[in-house]
Amino acid sequence: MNFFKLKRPENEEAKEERVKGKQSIDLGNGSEVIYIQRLVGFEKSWTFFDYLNKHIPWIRPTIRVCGRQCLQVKRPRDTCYVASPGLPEMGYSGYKPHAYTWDDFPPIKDLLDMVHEALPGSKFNSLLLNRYKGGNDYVGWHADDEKLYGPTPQIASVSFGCDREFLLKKRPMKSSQERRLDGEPASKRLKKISHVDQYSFTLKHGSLLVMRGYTQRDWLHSVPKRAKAEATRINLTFRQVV
Ligand SMILES: O=C(O)CCC(=O)C(=O)O
Ligand SMILES: [Fe+2]
Repeated sequence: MNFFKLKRPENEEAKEERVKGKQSIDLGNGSEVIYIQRLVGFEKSWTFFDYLNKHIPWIRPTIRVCGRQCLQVKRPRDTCYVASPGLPEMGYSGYKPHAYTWDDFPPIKDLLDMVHEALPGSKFNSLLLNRYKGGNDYVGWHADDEKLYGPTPQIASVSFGCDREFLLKKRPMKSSQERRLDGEPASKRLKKISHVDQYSFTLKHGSLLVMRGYTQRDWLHSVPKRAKAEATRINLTFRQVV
């Protein structure tokens, strides 16, 4: 492992090459996604992948899922949580992960610097890591709309390893919102309804996907099972607890 490689200053040409393929997608009504195909160069991305795969204390906890009855089920991927000191505890489905510190994994601090540089003004203070060991590992439809991230969270997601598909779909409208639209002229109503309501991205090795604005309020996202994805993918989602 050669981490001083990560510290080598980058020239302007290399930086331009790195942020090549920046796309910004306006989802409408104040929601936006940005996709940078190459935040981290190819070789450096493998160095990160190997480090994370080996050194992160991955766990696959069981969580409580309640339908007609409550069941203990294994999460369909490995995870780990990192947070700055003093943040409120994070929990989901009755599971509270241990919060590691940034100092536990120094290379992640380098990655955080790169993300901050790509997103001027951002100040992430927590991180959820996911490891998908093959195409059967997945994350189902959800939104990261926990109150602790505030009403318009920016979430920056870096991927390493196997390409996987990332889907976004518009949340079903609440009946109160529908009633509001009912009161509007037909032309305006049509414009809102005809807006594209599903997007698919292939998240590449070394890429950065950012969700911002009202994306967590109005949209759901998922990384579905894929029979053909045999290799491991590691994903890091940087967040700001406010
Ligand atoms: O793996 C991904 O790209 C998404 C992960 C995710 O949505 C999450 O951790 O909340
Ligand atoms: Fe998510």
